[in-house]
Amino acid sequence: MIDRLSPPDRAKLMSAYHAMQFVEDEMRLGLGTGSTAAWLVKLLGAEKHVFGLEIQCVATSTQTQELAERVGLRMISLDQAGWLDLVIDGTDEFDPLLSLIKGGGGALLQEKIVATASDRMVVIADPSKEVDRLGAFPLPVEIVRFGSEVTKGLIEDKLAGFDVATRRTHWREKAGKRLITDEGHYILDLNLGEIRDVDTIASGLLEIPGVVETGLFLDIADTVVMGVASGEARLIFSDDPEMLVDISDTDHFDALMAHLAETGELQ
Ligand SMILES: O=C[C@H](O)[C@H](O)[C@H](O)COP(=O)(O)O
Repeated sequence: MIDRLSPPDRAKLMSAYHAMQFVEDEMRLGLGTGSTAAWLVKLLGAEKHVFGLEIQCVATSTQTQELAERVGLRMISLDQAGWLDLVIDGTDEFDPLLSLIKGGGGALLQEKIVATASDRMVVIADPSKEVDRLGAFPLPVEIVRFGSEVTKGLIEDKLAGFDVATRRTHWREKAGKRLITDEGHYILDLNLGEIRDVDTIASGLLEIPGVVETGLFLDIADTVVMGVASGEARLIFSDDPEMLVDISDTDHFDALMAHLAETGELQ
């Protein structure tokens, strides 16, 4: 059934499927944003419908909220939840220390707020996201609209002092206009090529008043679940040896896939 999906999509689906082993009944769960997190949301909807999973979820974007409502998940706000047991989210890059670049979908601010209000963050990623050093993916920086050109100039001045491979910046756009995030801000993408000192860059950028947040997630994630198209996944822990897992219960997997196919969500 999943043969119709492209290999990258199968890998994302497998990442999300294997990450569901961390989800338990009665949990308050944060749902990430992006194409990998969308598979998780659909699978959780299927798990609820087919096997009666009972969880309360908090979305990290309007996009995720809409999808989660569509597949029938019980949604609450972060303030209603107060605190979360777990957040599962995608990433644009992760390094061997499980530092991340996130925000390729523009949701970095809400994602970081949710991840910070959670006991644990598990990242779901296809193999293209694994890097030795962060920075090939442009680093998203969320900035307030007031004085945005001045803030951009201050960021560029600051970049001159950073140990990076390149220093180009560009506004994130959508349909020819600057993208506005769910929180009403702009995103400036920083092409850094390779970041040699993530802590200095993260703290340096946050010193600029117009900068709201950066896409660097440092010391937040403790596990990465990296699925591959054939069905297995590598579980990479920040404090443990890695594990390789395969689908142990194919009936369970097939039942979820059948539900997604029936409801038109297997795409
Ligand atoms: O703002 C978006 C998020 O940080 C996403 O989790 C990230 O961009 C990864 O997205 P995808 O799973 O589509 O590659």
